[in-house]
Amino acid sequence: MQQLEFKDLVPALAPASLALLARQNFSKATPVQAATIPLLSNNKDVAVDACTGSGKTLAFVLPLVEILNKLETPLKRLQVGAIIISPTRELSKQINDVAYPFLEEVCGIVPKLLVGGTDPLQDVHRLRKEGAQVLIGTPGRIHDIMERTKDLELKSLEVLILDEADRLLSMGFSKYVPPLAGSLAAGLRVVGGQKLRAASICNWMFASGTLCQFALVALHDCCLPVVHVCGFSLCR
Ligand SMILES: Nc1ncnc2c1ncn2[C@@H]1O[C@H](COP(=O)(O)OP(=O)(O)OP(=O)(O)O)[C@@H](O)[C@H]1O
Repeated sequence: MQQLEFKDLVPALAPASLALLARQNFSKATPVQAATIPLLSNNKDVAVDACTGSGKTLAFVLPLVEILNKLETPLKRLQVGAIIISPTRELSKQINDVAYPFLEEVCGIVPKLLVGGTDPLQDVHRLRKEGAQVLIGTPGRIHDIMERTKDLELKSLEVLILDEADRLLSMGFSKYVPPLAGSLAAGLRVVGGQKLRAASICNWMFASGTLCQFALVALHDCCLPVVHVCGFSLCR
């Protein structure tokens, strides 16, 4: 199967993103990236079901950067534009490492990594001092910081990524999502997952009133993307 080059994706990625991809020696999008980036960049709600190593991280990081970069009004210091939640500290750190250069270079935003194992008060201090436009972390710490930092503004939230959503759910994470999803502005909402149990996730999303319809990108053999367009948009 012919692979799409990043420069040929529609809508086009920011020149600064393309330059950074080239410096990292990434020229062609993986199948999950080719299928997912255009949907997310067009503000569709998407569930991704693809195997490990298929390139899901850039599949959500690149459109997230596009959306924040195209905001008409830049985010203020304590306005949260995007949250990426993943089940473990290690995964959150890996996502932060991938997202950091794109966010910094394209949007001038330094993401904040929020994970357990450190003093939460230091995180609160850091966010107030340095800003909190993009949060990347584990569910418990992000929830804790939200509780402690009532001056964080969530009404400008454009993007919510739930990485490995099935694991998040099995960890009892579901109670944290509806308040966050309820804060989303008129922008993008995403459910990402590794072995996403689409039916169980979606049943829960429907039951919690969070998800109405979505696009499901399924790559079971990491090679042939199947995009099931189940409809779009969360209940809002
Ligand atoms: N377009 C690309 N071209 C070449 N390599 C890529 C591309 N996109 C991602 N990679 C590399 O592929 C590897 C796997 O990517 P990534 O970690 O995003 O996969 P994943 O689907 O999120 O896997 P996991 O579920 O294990 O986290 C990484 O080393 C990443 O740098």
